[in-house]
Amino acid sequence: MDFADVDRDELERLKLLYRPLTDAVRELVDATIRTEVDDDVIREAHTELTDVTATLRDAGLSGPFGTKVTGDGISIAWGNAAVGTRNAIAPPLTIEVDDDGRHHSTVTLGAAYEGPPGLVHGGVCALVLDHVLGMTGSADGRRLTGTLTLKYLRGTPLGTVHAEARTISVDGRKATVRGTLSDADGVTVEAEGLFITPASRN
Ligand SMILES: CCCCCCCCCCCCCCCC(=O)SCCNC(=O)CCNC(=O)[C@H](O)C(C)(C)COP(=O)(O)OP(=O)(O)OC[C@H]1O[C@@H](n2cnc3c(N)ncnc32)[C@H](O)[C@@H]1OP(=O)(O)O
Repeated sequence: MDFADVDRDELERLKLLYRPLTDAVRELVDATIRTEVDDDVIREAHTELTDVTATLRDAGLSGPFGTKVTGDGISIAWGNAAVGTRNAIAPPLTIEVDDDGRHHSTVTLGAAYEGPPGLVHGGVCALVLDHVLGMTGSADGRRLTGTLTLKYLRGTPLGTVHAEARTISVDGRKATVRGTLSDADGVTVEAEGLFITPASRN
């Protein structure tokens, strides 16, 4: 598909088309982890899913989704691991921005994100914080993660978590951002990142 031909209405239509598919795959991942149905039902499901996957592969991109720009100049990254509309692995994060620049996101991390029993995988905590801090540090222009330091104060229980971040300082191409991941009882992970605009685009 040539996204240069996509206007706002068409973009909305496509989002409404793909979101339910992605949500269904997310549900499938959760069901695959937690199902206790009989062996023959597992085999039957496997066959049906293989058929569905083959159908979706009838036409497709030869590589990752990347970033596309629509005719209205909107950048979309539907394959992104944190926010991608078409990526069932993405939690997905929705990030809100306050007037004072604080970025924050509340998201539910279920069985698919488990590390230690009942707790969110440390790498998934890093994914969430990297993206929220990265967006914060990119508020005045695109920056990539140079260094991300995390302090895991205690395990983050699976369920609803809240991430938030603020830019501490900007020094030319470099932005220092701090943030936290929390559950209902308070902070579980502290994060600090240095986000850098590459000298050359990469
Ligand atoms: C209005 C507009 C809206 C825009 C809206 C955009 C929205 C967009 C949101 C994206 C939100 C995504 C959030 C997820 C973000 C990722 O997932 S990014 C993926 C993970 N990160 C990467 O792959 C980055 C890989 N590394 C690189 O690309 C490059 O090494 C870097 C980090 C960009 C640096 O590139 P460089 O330009 O070659 O840097 P260089 O000139 O050598 O050094 C510049 C300065 O930074 C320092 N530095 C260099 N590398 C590092 C490092 N790794 N650590 C610490 N310091 C470093 C240098 O010491 C130097 O310092 P000074 O001498 O100036 O004091």
